[in-house]
Order: sequence, then structure tokens, then C-alpha cells
Amino acid sequence: MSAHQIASETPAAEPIHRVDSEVGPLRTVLLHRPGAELKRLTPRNNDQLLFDGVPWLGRAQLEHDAFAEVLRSRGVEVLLLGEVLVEALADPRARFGAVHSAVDERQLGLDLADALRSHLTGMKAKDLAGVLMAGMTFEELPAAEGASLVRRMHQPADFAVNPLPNLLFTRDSSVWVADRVAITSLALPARSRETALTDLIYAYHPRFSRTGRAYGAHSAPLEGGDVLLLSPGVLAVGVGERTTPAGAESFARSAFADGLAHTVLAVPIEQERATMHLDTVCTMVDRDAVVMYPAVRETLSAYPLRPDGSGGVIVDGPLPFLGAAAEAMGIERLRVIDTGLDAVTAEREQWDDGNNTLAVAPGVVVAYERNVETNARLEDAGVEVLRIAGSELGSGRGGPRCMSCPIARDTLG
Ligand SMILES: NC(=[NH2+])NCCC[C@H](N)C(=O)O
Repeated sequence: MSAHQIASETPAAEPIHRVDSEVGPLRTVLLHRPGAELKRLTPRNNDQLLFDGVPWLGRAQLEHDAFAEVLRSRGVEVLLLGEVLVEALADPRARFGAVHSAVDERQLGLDLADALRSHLTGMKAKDLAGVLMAGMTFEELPAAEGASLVRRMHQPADFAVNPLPNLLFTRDSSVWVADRVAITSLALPARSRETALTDLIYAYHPRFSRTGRAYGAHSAPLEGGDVLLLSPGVLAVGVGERTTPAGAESFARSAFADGLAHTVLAVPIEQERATMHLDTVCTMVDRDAVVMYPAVRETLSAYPLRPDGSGGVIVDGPLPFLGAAAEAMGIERLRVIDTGLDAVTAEREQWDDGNNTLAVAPGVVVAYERNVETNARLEDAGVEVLRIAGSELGSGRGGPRCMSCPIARDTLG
């Protein structure tokens, strides 16, 4: 671009990226439209890849398109991970990092790793993004001159680059707190490479060039599904199957150091598949209201963490979660809407992500239509429910909140 062009163009307004609540009107969100990575799932690998079945990709895409459309119809700008990834890969540094993150020498041996790195380096950004997301099998490797032992001994359908079917759940691999983004540290091998992609998107996509980081290069496990922005300055962090006590503690320490929070509530949750993140049992639906699984309502507790003013962290509690949350938020009480009906229905609807709602504004949430009773209760409580289909999307055990990473929300007045 010439100097003349630069001078004559009116600079585009910088997009605002900032999230300090769960319910402020949603402006920009990062989703991932599922793609070929879902086609890698088989009955033999789905457990390890954290899916409860083998989804039908075409239908999952239709369901996802409808989800994105509901958000757009409410004025939300939808960014798709696959697209911003391709755009970020225009930067050679992003390509270098991407190739290195995808090629695992321990899995491939030196020869094959070298050959694959040079093959991937020569690919167009779009094709490289395809491999980064959907992985690559041994039979898809480029024809080698001399076949390595690794190559000869692997089955054609084995993965040379592992696929990332859980990219669908953009909530977990990055999280915004105020005007900063934290690249998380995913606990399970099936997902750990996802953050290499979010990291390079935020580092090299021009849109995010001014974005500051939170949580630095910490490696203690922390997943976005465990992080709830209860109100500006007040975070809840679930500690269970994914986020560890060390993850919650170092996240709190770094949020305090950056002035992003004054209180972090560390909330123990059952170490079970059904409750892999805090947002599977509790999400906010209004400034002062949550939808919550009744089985945990009375037992959920919290360790309030606060800065001691000299770089340390003061640990309080454990206290009952609801009271501790209301106190930290400076409200009288947090209203609770139960996951629907009797204990069995509640258990079914919790499993089907009835608690996993995404607020697009205070009192307006996106929810899976199948959770009939929970949605009815939300409406009885005055919450507007935007229903979406999720029969295929839900087979990965994630709902509207898991499938979205808010990048901009209006600040609540
Ligand atoms: N924020 C969430 N609840 N995410 C759900 C993630 C589901 C995904 N299959 C996993 O097991 O990791």
C-alpha cells in the first residue's frame, strides 16, 4: 500500500472488544461452524475425542447455521473460527507457529515430522487451516520418496495430525475478561492443541493486533467453560474435571495483578462427565439470576479469593455459593431458576445442556429447544428463550454457552 493510499483512506473505527459480564447485550461472538473434523469421529475413537456419539455433519451444520442466524437476528456480529484462522494464517509467523503446533515429532519420528512440516508450509492458508482443524490421516500424507518405518507401520486411517472435533466449543479455548483475552490451558489431550489455534488468531489476526493478554503463559489447566463473569470484577471459576485448583489460583492471581477482578470465587464441582464445567450446572440468564441444576443448588460452595494488596491471594471460605456470589456482586440475592421439573427430568435436561444457556441481553437467552421443562421455567420467570435445535450439536455435550466465546458485550448500565 502506498503512502498516498494510507493518507486518503479514512481509518475504519477500531472494533471494541470487551466483556465484563455474562449478560450485557452481546455484540461480537466467536463461533466455530463444525466441519470435516466431525467426520473423523468413529465408535472407536468418540470417547477419547469427548463425543457421546457419531454426529451427522450435514445436520450439525444446519443446526449451527440456525444458531448463528438467531444471534445475527439479535444484532450480534458472528465471527467464525475457521474464517478468522485462514485470515490469521496470511501472516508468515502464524503459519510457522501453526505448522509447528500440528506436527508432533514424538508421534511421527524425525523424518516424517520434517517431511510433513515442509509439506504443510507449502500449503495455501485455507488448506493448512483445514488440516489444523480436521487433522490428517496417514493415508492423506503426501506420497513420500522413501517410506519411513513410522509410515509403514501405521494403519492408513491412523492420525498423523489429530483432529479437533471439540473446536465447536469455542467457549473453552479462550476467554475474555474486560478488554483482555486469556488463552486457556485445556486439560485433556484431545483438546490441548485447540489453544495453539486461538493463540495464533489473537496474535496475528489484524483485528486483534491491539489485544492485551490475560493469564500469560500459565500452564495450569483452566477451561473457559469454568469461568463465569458474574459481574464486573467478580469471577466464578469452577474447579473439577478440567480446571484444577492450581489453574483457578493462578488465573485469580493474574486477574488481580492486571486489575481485572477484585473477587474470584473458586467453586468445586463434581469430577464427572455430566458436570465437566461449571457452565453445565449454572449459567446467568439475567443480571441477578441464574439457571441452576437443583441437585447442586444447596451444596455448591465457593472459596472467595481476594488480592492482599502485595501480590498475594487471600483465601476465604468455603461458603455457600449463592450467598458468596451475591455478596461479591453487591446484590441482595441471586435469583435461581431450577432446571426443569422433577429430579429425573432435571437430570435429563442437565445432561442435555438445559443449564447451558447463552445470554444475548439481560433476560434473553439462547437455549436448546429439547429442554422443554427448563425453558418453560425460564419463561415463567420472565426470561425470553430463543430456542435452537441441537440434536446433532449436543452429541458433543455442549450447549449454546459452550459453543460461543463472547468477544464484545455492552457494559451494563
Ligand atoms: N463449556 C463447556 N461446557 N464445554 C463443553 C465441552 C464439551 C466437549 N466435548 C468436552 O468434553 O470438552
